Amino acid sequence: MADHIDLLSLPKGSLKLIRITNIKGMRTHGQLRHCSVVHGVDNSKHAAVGFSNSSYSKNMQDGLEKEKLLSIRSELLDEFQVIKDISQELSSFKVVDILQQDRPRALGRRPERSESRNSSAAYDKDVWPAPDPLPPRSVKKKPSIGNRLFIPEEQKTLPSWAREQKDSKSVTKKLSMPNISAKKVPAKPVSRGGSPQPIKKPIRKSASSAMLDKANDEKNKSRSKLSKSDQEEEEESKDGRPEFDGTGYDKDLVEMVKRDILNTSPNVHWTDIAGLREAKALLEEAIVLPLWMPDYFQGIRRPWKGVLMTGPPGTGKTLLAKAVATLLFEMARHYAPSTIFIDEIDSLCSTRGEGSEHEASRRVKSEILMQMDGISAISGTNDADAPPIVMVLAATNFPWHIDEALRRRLEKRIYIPLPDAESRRELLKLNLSTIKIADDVNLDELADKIEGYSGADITNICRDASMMSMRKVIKGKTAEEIKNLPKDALELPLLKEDFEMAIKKIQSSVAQSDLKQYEEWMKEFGSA
Ligand SMILES: Nc1ncnc2c1ncn2[C@@H]1O[C@H](COP(=O)(O)OP(=O)(O)OP(=O)(O)O)[C@@H](O)[C@H]1O
Repeated sequence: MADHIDLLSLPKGSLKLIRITNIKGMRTHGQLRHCSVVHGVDNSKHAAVGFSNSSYSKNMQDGLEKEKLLSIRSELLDEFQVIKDISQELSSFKVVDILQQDRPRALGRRPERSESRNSSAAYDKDVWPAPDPLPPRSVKKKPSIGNRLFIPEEQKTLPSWAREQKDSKSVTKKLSMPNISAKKVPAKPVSRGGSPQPIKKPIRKSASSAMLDKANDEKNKSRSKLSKSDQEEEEESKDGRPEFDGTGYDKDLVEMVKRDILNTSPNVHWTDIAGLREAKALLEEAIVLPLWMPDYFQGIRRPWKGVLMTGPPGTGKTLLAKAVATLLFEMARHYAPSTIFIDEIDSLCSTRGEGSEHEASRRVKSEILMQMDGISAISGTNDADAPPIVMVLAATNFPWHIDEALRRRLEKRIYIPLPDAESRRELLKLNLSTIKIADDVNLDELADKIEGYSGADITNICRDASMMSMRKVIKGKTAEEIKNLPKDALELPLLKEDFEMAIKKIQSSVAQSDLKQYEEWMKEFGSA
């Protein structure tokens, strides 16, 4: 077995956001020793998550035995290759559908909500999009679709949220911010700092990078057994993204991590998020502006290494991360920042050295700390002021459980509060945008009544209230009668009493005492 596997090696442009969630879940996998996010040292940005299951091969002293094992492994690899080919052939049957799904984007426009809602894969901002299937080996590169994302030339310098803010109707209007729309896409790969970064000095490799290289060597050796044409075909099938050869690794674990890599835009826009104006502005400043104005964000203005969002559950932290991801997806691929979203970071980062801390989680945490610090070395400057290449965006409901070392690196700490009166009203409007509402419903009044409710609670109330009229209509009817009901019969306007009933049923999920705890933590550690 290799010491360290290049689990997901993603060249520049293919990775925008990795979401690692419930790291605790990984603890069940005995093989997990190490998890890292690594940037390529060849100036083509790579992000990789690696796992080590090295103890067996490392400890093997007998050379003959080792050789035997390697030869068995190589046979297995060959056999696996055959199986992989067959399965990829099979997966090609699905490709037509996927391309059709992406057609609006391929045509250079965002799918209309109604369009995606009506499609079989209905739009749901609560659901992370499914990962891209592996491209079939036999399908040639499709430059217009590229990474399932086509950005027309005029949009390359202008993310859609900026266009939406400027003029919600016209998507072609240019942003009036100086320096931004005029910015040329650099020909060379850029760091998060923006300017092309030739590697000038020998790179200090982390232990994980060295292990990664070793594993790649192993993989290359076994690959050399493939015929030249096979290899060429394999190169073509990459579609800009090296495929991961999962041979010999825990299948569930590989699948789990693959599932959380986001290769398509989550399609959540700032306008889908009610309120949280301050948080949106801070995230723009921390993540997006440094990419647009790299020359400005230098030295003391260098971008933050990490941003932590904290606040009660259901207040929109994950939604904000999705909006950031959507934004990054819509930017020119050349900028290709690697943003790692770590949800529930507290589950990974309880205070270091605690007796209860699991070895796997300790290593993951150490690697993250190291990567956040080691970035300047990778960019070749060894300068503490150098901008980070990997940006960590994290969220937690329990900021007080976060390790001090990590907290320090998550330099920007944003509080995501319960919605205020205006945001609650905005949330009601957003949730009920497609529902008929009776004249007696006063949204301001309603917004006052749901003070103390989180965004998720309010969404639940709207969901429940919107089904009240249907419940009344179907009451006492047989299944057959229900199925034959005309559509109009169900579309009765929502009444004030429907809301009142829903509010009575659904309690606020956040306790006042919890809010106090957040306030105190922000007073002590907040930085926004
Ligand atoms: N500000 C908001 N605007 C629009 N919808 C919101 C907002 N806040 C919460 N919601 C609704 O609540 C759901 C849950 O929000 P989200 O998952 O982003 O919260 P969270 O803070 O990450 O919660 P948790 O800490 O429990 O993971 C969203 O999918 C959305 O339906």
